[in-house]
Amino acid sequence: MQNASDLDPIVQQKHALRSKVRKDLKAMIPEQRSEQDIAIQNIVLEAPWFKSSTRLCAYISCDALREVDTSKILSAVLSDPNTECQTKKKLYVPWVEDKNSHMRMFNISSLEDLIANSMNILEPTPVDAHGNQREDVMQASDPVDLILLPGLAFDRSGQRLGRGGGYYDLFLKKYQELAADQKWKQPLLVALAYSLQIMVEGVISVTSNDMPVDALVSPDGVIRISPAAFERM
Ligand SMILES: Nc1nc2c(c(=O)[nH]1)N(C=O)[C@@H](CNc1ccc(C(=O)N[C@@H](CCC(=O)O)C(=O)O)cc1)CN2
Ligand SMILES: Nc1ncnc2c1ncn2[C@@H]1O[C@H](COP(=O)(O)OP(=O)(O)OP(=O)(O)O)[C@@H](O)[C@H]1O
Repeated sequence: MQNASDLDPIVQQKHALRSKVRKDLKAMIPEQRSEQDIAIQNIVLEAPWFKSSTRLCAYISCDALREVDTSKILSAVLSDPNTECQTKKKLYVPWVEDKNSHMRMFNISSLEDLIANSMNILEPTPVDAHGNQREDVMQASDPVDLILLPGLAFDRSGQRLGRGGGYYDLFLKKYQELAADQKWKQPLLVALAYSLQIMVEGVISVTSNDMPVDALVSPDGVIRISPAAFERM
């Protein structure tokens, strides 16, 4: 039996681009990849928009998926504010709820709050070591100002191709609705990308569910895209 989506040209184009990018990522020389990981993270760590961020969502990079490394960023965010000269930031990280695109973002205060899930991605347990429920960003009384996103491919108009779960698309839609209801400033959506993940415009097919990003950080620097990015970055 053929699924209706198997016939959808957009679904097929996304599938083909994902395969191509996965192959290109696998072919990357490890030294070149780690050089880019360091460059991207240093750009983020030194950026005024990152330094001034007080609450953020970030992904826990998965080496097997060849995602841009976030470990330096996460360590800096979670480090003791007394030893690092930066303000303490509140961090929320993804937790996959089900296979129907539902993802939550839970607050963590240490990398020890993480365990590997069935996809071998580190994620928080919904309940902490003391038996307390972790704070869900959708229930928090204050907004996040920054979301660092993963993805397989991006273009200079902000289109993003994820891994096909629809997790970020659905989460971002719900979070933007919450922020609008609460009259909060929308968070800056910043994706981290290796150079080979930045495509020419038109290559990434999109549907109305796909949420564009405000900016990209690649080893060559920050690519500001939206008016919000030009105002705030
Ligand atoms: N680090 C990280 N955490 C994340 C995401 C992510 O992309 N990166 N997600 C963002 O959505 C959610 C999890 N979604 C995921 C979707 C697919 C795969 C995955 O392993 N995909 C394989 C192909 C699997 C298949 O085709 O059956 C792959 O991409 O190689 C992993 C996570 C939430 N947490
Ligand atoms: N806003 C939404 N509401 C409900 N389902 C959605 C929404 N956005 C995406 N989906 C579901 O997710 C599926 C995959 O979407 P898509 O290929 O755009 O994912 P993706 O952007 O690659 O993944 P991700 O957002 O996790 O990085 C869609 O076919 C759809 O079923």
